[in-house]
Amino acid sequence: MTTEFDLIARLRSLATHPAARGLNDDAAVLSIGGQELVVTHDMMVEGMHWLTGQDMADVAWKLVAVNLSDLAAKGAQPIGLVLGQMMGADDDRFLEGLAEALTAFEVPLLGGDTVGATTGPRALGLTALGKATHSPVPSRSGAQPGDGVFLVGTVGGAMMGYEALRDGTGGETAAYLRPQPLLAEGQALAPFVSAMMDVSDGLLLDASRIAYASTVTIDLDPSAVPLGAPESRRDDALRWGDDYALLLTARPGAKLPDFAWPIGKVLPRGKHALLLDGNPPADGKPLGYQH
Ligand SMILES: Nc1ncnc2c1ncn2[C@@H]1O[C@H](COP(=O)(O)OP(=O)(O)O)[C@@H](O)[C@H]1O
Ligand SMILES: Cc1ncc(C[n+]2csc(CCOP(=O)(O)OP(=O)(O)O)c2C)c(N)n1
Ligand SMILES: [Mg+2]
Repeated sequence: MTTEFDLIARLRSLATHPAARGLNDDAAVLSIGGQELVVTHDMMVEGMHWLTGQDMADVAWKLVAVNLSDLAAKGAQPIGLVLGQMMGADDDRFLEGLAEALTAFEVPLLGGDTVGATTGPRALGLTALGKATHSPVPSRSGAQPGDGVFLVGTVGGAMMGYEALRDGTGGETAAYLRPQPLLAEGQALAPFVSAMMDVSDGLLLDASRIAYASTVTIDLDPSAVPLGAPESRRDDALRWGDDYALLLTARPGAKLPDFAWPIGKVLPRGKHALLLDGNPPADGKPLGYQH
């Protein structure tokens, strides 16, 4: 079967419009009437993105939050959502969670499409539209040797929440069930960054994506990464994903807000796109989550 990586590589030859940013970014950026429209779409599938039996109010919240996180990473202000919904037994709870998210993030639902569920897992899609607050809109491709690498937020919290839910331990689940898109932080950072993305698929994999898109090497200090998990789970927390922190690079001396935490440096592109304390990551262990 084709992997996500291979399929996106093949889609790239079809997505040649400059707004598609070579399918190397969190969102498309369309210039319209002197303004920039930021467009993203993320899907969630039962069993893959949420556990069967979970409260659908949390699923609706997360569907909104993960899409707004892509807007946050581009410093964009949300202007509307378009929902692709597959109906199911607990649509009332889905609507309640959706209403909560629309209120919390002050974003209007503009439309969508509804289909009847057949057998098999449910899938949900959401398109988020945003307005850039800073031009140029931060990309994944602007990191330069000499830049610092920074994280806003923590990693590992969603992994801990997922495990608590799966194992019924009663542990903290909010980071997994109700992630918070860092919209205000992304907008505050946009003028100062050389590259920015959200870390949905795991910090190490997403850092390597900035490295590839920018043709640089990123050298991370794993011990400096702020965790939402116990220290004993640090290595897993760097790879699991679903955390929706912001990963960014900035020129030396850039006046970053103090919530941006230094976790590494950008080097000229060497043999490896990603280094951990100067060494290539161990072979055979995935850097992050890939479909
Ligand atoms: N089925 C698809 N059709 C067109 N573009 C896609 C498809 N799947 C992914 N992409 C694009 O590939 C790039 C990487 O996607 P992805 O890794 O899902 O980004 P993100 O983690 O920000 O959601 C993005 O530019 C996205 O728009
Ligand atoms: C039930 C369940 N199993 C496993 C995971 C782990 N997981 C699934 S998708 C994902 C990464 C993010 O999903 P993706 O569809 O790649 O989002 P995108 O990068 O497109 O924003 C992770 C960590 C999960 N969140 N829930
Ligand atoms: Mg995506």
